[in-house]
Amino acid sequence: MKENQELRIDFVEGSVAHRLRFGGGRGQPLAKAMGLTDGRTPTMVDATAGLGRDAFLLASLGAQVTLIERSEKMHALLADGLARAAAEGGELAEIIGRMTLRLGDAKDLLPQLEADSVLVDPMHPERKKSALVKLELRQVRDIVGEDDNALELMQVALEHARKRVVLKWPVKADSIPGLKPFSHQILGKTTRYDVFMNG
Ligand SMILES: C[S@@+](CC[C@H](N)C(=O)[O-])C[C@H]1O[C@@H](n2cnc3c(N)ncnc32)[C@H](O)[C@@H]1O
Repeated sequence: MKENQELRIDFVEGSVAHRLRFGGGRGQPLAKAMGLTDGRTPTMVDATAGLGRDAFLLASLGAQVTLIERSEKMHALLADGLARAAAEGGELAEIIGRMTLRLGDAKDLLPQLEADSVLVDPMHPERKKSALVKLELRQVRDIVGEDDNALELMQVALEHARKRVVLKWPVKADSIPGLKPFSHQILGKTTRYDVFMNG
């Protein structure tokens, strides 16, 4: 993708589609963190939809996922990407059929939604080697800016998730100050999933 090219969300080709074909099933870290097992398919909210990649992965594994995005521009890009993918028909349309996109602040919408598992993936603290940050992530940052609400959003999620909240966060970053300790953690190479069990 060229530097000046507009950000476009594509579930039909590229890395997301590749992950659909060759991904690691319910054993991969995000799926495990969200509570997907061979016998169990929790309902989910992705409170920070962004490019929709995590939500798409979870829906491709059979979960019903409500995606919440507060940036109007990101929401419009997502709606466009979802519509194009749905038009392909077949398996892709089935996956998109399990995804429901909502525009708004998750802090306001979560109390109206019932879900077993809630995913929170805020914009992460800027890494020092910013030249290495992928172009796509920089483009998202240009659109949505920094997230200033991670603690508050986590607290609303913790109040309303039926079973668990998962915070996706860089392996090396400090925890969010003021947040209660997680129940367990699933570590990837660069990303970690802090899992907070409710009840
Ligand atoms: C790091 S991106 C998420 C990437 C996403 N997990 C993916 O797989 O593409 C964070 C997104 O969350 C959105 N966001 C942050 N706080 C939010 C909130 N309180 N409610 C809804 N969306 C929020 C931002 O606008 C941004 O698009």
